Amino acid sequence: MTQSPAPAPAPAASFQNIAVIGGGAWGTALALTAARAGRDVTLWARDAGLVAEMRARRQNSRYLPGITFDEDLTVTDHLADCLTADALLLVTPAQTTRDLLRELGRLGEWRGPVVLCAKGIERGTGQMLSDIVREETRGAEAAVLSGPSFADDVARGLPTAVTIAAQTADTARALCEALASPAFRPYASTDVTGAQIGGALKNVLAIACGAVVGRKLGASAQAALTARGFAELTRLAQALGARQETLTGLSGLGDLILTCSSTQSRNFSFGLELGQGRFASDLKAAGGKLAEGAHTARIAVTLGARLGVDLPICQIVSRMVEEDLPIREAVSELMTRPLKSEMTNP
Ligand SMILES: NC(=O)C1=CN([C@@H]2O[C@H](COP(=O)(O)OP(=O)(O)OC[C@H]3O[C@@H](n4cnc5c(N)ncnc54)[C@H](O)[C@@H]3O)[C@@H](O)[C@H]2O)C=CC1
Ligand SMILES: O=C(CO)COP(=O)(O)O
Repeated sequence: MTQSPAPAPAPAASFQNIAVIGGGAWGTALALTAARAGRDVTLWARDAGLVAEMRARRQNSRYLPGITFDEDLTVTDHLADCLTADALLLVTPAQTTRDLLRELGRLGEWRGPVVLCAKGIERGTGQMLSDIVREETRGAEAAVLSGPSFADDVARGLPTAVTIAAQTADTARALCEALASPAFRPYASTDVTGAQIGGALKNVLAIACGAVVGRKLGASAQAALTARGFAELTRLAQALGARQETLTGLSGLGDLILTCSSTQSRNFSFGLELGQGRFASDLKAAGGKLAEGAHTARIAVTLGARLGVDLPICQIVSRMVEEDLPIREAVSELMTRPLKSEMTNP
């Protein structure tokens, strides 16, 4: 009797153990998502008090108030505990990416995929977070999870679809299979650049849309800004090598629409306050919730200038955020720019 070859293991089997770095809103929501998909999940948070609360009360009341964990998570404040996982989800603010990967490298060697879940560009260098993975690990594969997905919705188990892009199609597919559940539907992609730039830029554009709403400029202005913002996002992403279908997909247009239209977005809400006449320096001094677009605006403009890409909305947001440009002047400057073709990059 001839023996039939053993079936290839299901791809998801290689990602049974998932480590999530970051005990904020999104990290906790993604940890719950992975657990709902049947994975064994270790969630790392740097704050021992928060870790103790999550263990004892099955809640993260600081970042996800009112939500009780419906799945078991192993919660730790020892980063080294993450090193035994098969795949790592990195879910702290974008600007912390390099430091955390370095810290992980000091604790041991990481060779599995690093799934980047933050949305931003490194300020000092203009590098994408996937470039940082290349520099700070010994050959770990960079992947990106991005799309229209508020942590609160995902944690509550509301239906969500995202893009998971990885350098190889096999890894992207295996990660999708590892994280998918009835309420969480990931789509696989190999456009790591496109998935990252969409997420980073939509945060900046959401600040602009929030400002328009805060200033009560009307629904027409909000739609115009979203569409012209999408043109900016597309120009910069394509100059960096992104694919068009990624930009019109979940991690591009999908996330832009969500974030540019909802007060549930922290970036939109930050912009709303600017539109109501508050200044960014005051908002920053007051602390408050993370608005990644405020960190990304200036570096996006610098990157655009380097690549010869015109980013007028990002420029205005950058000046509002970095130089306290008043909303009245911001609107006037945008509307009185020289007329141009709708299609071209001047
Ligand atoms: N909240 C959301 O709905 C979504 C957030 N994201 C992205 O995920 C990233 C994280 O966002 P959230 O979890 O929402 O933010 P958050 O403000 O809720 O939590 C951030 C977490 O990172 C930790 N943290 C900050 N600096 C750190 C450092 N240097 N080392 C270690 N931990 C540090 C904080 O203590 C906190 O636990 C952002 O880039 C955001 O754009 C993406 C999709 C959805
Ligand atoms: O990225 C998000 C939704 O996809 C979350 O947006 P905010 O960071 O603006 O809240």
